[in-house]
Amino acid sequence: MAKVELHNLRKSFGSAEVLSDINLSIKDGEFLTLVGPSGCGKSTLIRIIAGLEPQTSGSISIDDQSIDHLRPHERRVAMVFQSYALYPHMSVFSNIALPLTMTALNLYERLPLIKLLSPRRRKIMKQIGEEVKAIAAQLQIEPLLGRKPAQLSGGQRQRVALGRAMVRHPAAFLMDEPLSNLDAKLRVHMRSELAELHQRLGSTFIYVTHDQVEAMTMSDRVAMMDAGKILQLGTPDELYARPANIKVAQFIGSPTINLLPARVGQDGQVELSGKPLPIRANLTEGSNITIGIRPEALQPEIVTHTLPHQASLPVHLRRSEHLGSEKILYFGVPDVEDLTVTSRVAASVPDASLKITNLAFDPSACHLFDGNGERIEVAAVASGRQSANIDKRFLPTGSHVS
Ligand SMILES: Nc1ncnc2c1ncn2[C@@H]1O[C@H](COP(=O)(O)OP(=O)(O)OP(=O)(O)O)[C@@H](O)[C@H]1O
Repeated sequence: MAKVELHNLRKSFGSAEVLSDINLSIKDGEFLTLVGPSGCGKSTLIRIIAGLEPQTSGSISIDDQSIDHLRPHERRVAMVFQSYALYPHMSVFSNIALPLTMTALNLYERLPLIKLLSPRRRKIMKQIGEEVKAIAAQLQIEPLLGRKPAQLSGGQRQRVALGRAMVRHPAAFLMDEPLSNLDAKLRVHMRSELAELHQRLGSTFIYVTHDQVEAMTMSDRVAMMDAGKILQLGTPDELYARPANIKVAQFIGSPTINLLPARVGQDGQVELSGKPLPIRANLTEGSNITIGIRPEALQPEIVTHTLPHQASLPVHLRRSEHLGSEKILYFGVPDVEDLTVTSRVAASVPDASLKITNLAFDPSACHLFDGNGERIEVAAVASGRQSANIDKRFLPTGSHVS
C-alpha cells in the first residue's frame, strides 16, 4: 500500500508541453482514475509515475519518499499495459514468474544447463512456483499455467498481465487502459473483477482510461484531464452532480448533458429563449451563459405534475431509442437551430403518449456555466417554489434526480 504524490509535474516533448503543473495526492489504498479525451496526457502521466518516461520538472513521492532517482523496477509500482506486454515464447507460468526470477536468480542461475544443477536455484524456483500458483488461483487461471499467450483469450491474457503485476506485491498498481482490447461484454465483467481485486488487495490503484463509464463505476476518485491539465478531481458523484466546467459536464454522463444557450437578464434573472426562468446568476445583465441539464432531469410533462415554479422548455420529438429498460428521447427546440436535447425515461412510458410539446425541469437541477465555460453557482431560486414533482415510476433506473 502506498500514498503517491505528484508535485508540480511538467512534461514537454520538444517545444510541446503535454503536461502542465500537475499536482495530485493519491491516498493509500485508493482507486484513482485518470480520465480524459485522447491525447490529454493520461498515458504520459502514468508512464512518468512508472519511471518509463522522465518528467521535465517536478517530483513524485511514494509514502513521502522521492522516487525521482529510482529506476522503474526500484519504484515499488507495477504497470499493466493495454497491450498486455506478455512474452509470446514463454508459458503463462514463466510470464507471471518473470519479475521474481529476474530479481531472485543471478545471471549464472538463469543459464539453461545450470537450471538442472544448482540446488539454490531449485529451492528458489520452488518458492516462486508456490507464489505463482497462489496468484493464479486468485485470478482463476491455474489450469492455463502451461499454455503460451497465443493460446489464450483476450480476457485470459489480461488476467496473466495482472498476475505478473501482482506477483511483485507492489505498493501501487498502475494500469494504462487495461480493458480497452476486450469486447464490450468482457469489459463489463472485468470492470467488476478489477474493483473486487482492488478491495481484496487493498493496494493503491492508478488507472488510466478514456471511458467515463469505467472511471465512474470503479473509482474512489476521478481526475478528469484535458490538454495536459487536471480539470477536476473528485468522487464520481461530485463530478456528475457538480461539474467544475462544461468540459467535465460533457465528458461525464451518458447520454451527454444537454447544453442550452441562455443569457442573464435584469437582476441576474436567467433567461432561456427570451423567457425568464426562476433562477438567478450573479452576473451582469446581458452576459451569455450556458445552462446544463442532465437528460434525466429534463422530463416530458406527461411524466411530471406541472407545478407553479417548474420550468418548461417547448420541444418537438425527433426520435426515440429503446434500450430495453429505458428510452432515450431526442427533441428539437424551436428557434434554436441544430440543437438536440435528450431525455431519459423509463421504458414503461407508452409510445402513444410521446407526442410531447414540453419538457419540464426543476430549475435547481440546472448547472450554469459562464462565457468561459466555468461553473457558476445558481445565486437564487424563486422563493416559495416547490420542487418539481416528478413521477418516479417513469424515471430510468440510476437517474440522479432527487
Ligand atoms: N514520445 C513522444 N514524443 C512526442 N510526443 C508525444 C510522445 N508521447 C506522447 N506524445 C504526445 O503527448 C500528448 C499526450 O499523449 P498521451 O499518450 O499521454 O495521451 P493520452 O491521453 O494517453 O491519449 P490516448 O487516450 O489516445 O492514449 C499527445 O499529444 C501525444 O502526441
